[in-house]
Amino acid sequence: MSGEMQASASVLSSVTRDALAAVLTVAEQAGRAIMAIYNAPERWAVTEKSDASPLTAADVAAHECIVHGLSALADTTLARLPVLSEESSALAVQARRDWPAYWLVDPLDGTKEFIARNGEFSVNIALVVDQEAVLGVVYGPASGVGYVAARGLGSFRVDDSMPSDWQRLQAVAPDWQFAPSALTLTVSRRHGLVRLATFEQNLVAQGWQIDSIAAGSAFKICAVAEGRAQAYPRFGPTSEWDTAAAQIVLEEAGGELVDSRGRRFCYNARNTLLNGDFIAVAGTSAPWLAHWPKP
Ligand SMILES: Nc1ncnc2c1ncn2[C@@H]1O[C@H](COP(=O)(O)O)[C@@H](OP(=O)(O)O)[C@H]1O
Ligand SMILES: [Mg+2]
Repeated sequence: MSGEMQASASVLSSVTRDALAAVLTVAEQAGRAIMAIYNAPERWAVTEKSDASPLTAADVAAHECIVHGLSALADTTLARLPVLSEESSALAVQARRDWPAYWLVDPLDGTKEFIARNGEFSVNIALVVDQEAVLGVVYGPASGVGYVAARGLGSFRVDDSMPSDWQRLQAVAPDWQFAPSALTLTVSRRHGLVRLATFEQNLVAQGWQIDSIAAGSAFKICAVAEGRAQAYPRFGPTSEWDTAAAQIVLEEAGGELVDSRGRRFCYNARNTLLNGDFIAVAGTSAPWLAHWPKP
C-alpha cells in the first residue's frame, strides 16, 4: 500500500459516529459565534470580497471557530488534517491538490440570507477523502437543527433541543412508473432562476404539478434527504464547499448529487473550486435529467 493510500485508510478508520458528533459540536460552536453577531447588527460591517459576494464579521468569526475546533478534535488523525475554508481559499486552493484528505468548510453558507435576516444560512463542514465527501455536517444556527452523515453510518437530523435523539433520514423518490402527479422542488431564492423556470415548464408539459420551496444555503439539499422535497435543481455556479457536506447527507439518505450529464460530484479533482450546474435528487437522477434545459 502506498503512503497516500495508508493515509486515506487511516482517516477513513477515524470516521465514526463519535467523530460525527464531535464535528457537529464544532458546527454548533461556530453557530453560537454567528448568532452573537446576527443578533447585534451594529457589528456586521458588511464588506465585498474579490468575487463581490458579501463578507460579514460572522463569516470570519465562524471560520476561526471551526479551524480551532477541528484542530482540537480528540481524534488526532482528524485534528491534524488541513482545512480548506471559503475564508481561507486563496491560500489553500493550490496546496489542496496534494491533500488526500482535508476538511472542506463553508463557515457561513447563505451570507445574503444572513444579511436579509431570514435565518436561512448554514455552517457546512465536510471531510473529503480521495475526492469524495465521506462525512458531512450542515448546521442551521438560527433553527438549531443539524443534518449529519458519514459514509456507511447513515444520515440524521439532530435538533439542539433533543441532542441525543438522532432521527434517521430517508429520501422519498417520485414514482416515475405511474401517471405524473405532484413534485416538490427546493430552489434558490436568487440564482439561476431563468433556466429553473424552463426546467419546471418541461416537467409541467409532461403533466407534473410542481410545488417549490425557496430557501438559502445547503438546506435545499438536506430537504431532499429529509423527504420534504424530491429534488433541488441548481443552475449557475456554486463552490465545492457549498455542496460537499450536504452531498453525503443526501447520499446516505438514498439520493444522488450529479452534474447535468449524470456524473456524481467529486472534490479536489479540477483546477477550480467552482461547481457547474447540478441536481440533487431522491432516488436516481436519470428521469430528472431527461427534462433538463439545453445550455
Ligand atoms: N457567481 C457565483 N460564483 C460562485 N458561487 C456562487 C455564485 N453565485 C452564488 N454562489 C454560491 O451560492 C451560494 C448561495 O446560494 P443560495 O442563494 O441558493 O443559497 C453562495 O454561498 P455563500 O453565501 O456562502 O457565498 C455562493 O457560494
Ligand atoms: Mg456558500
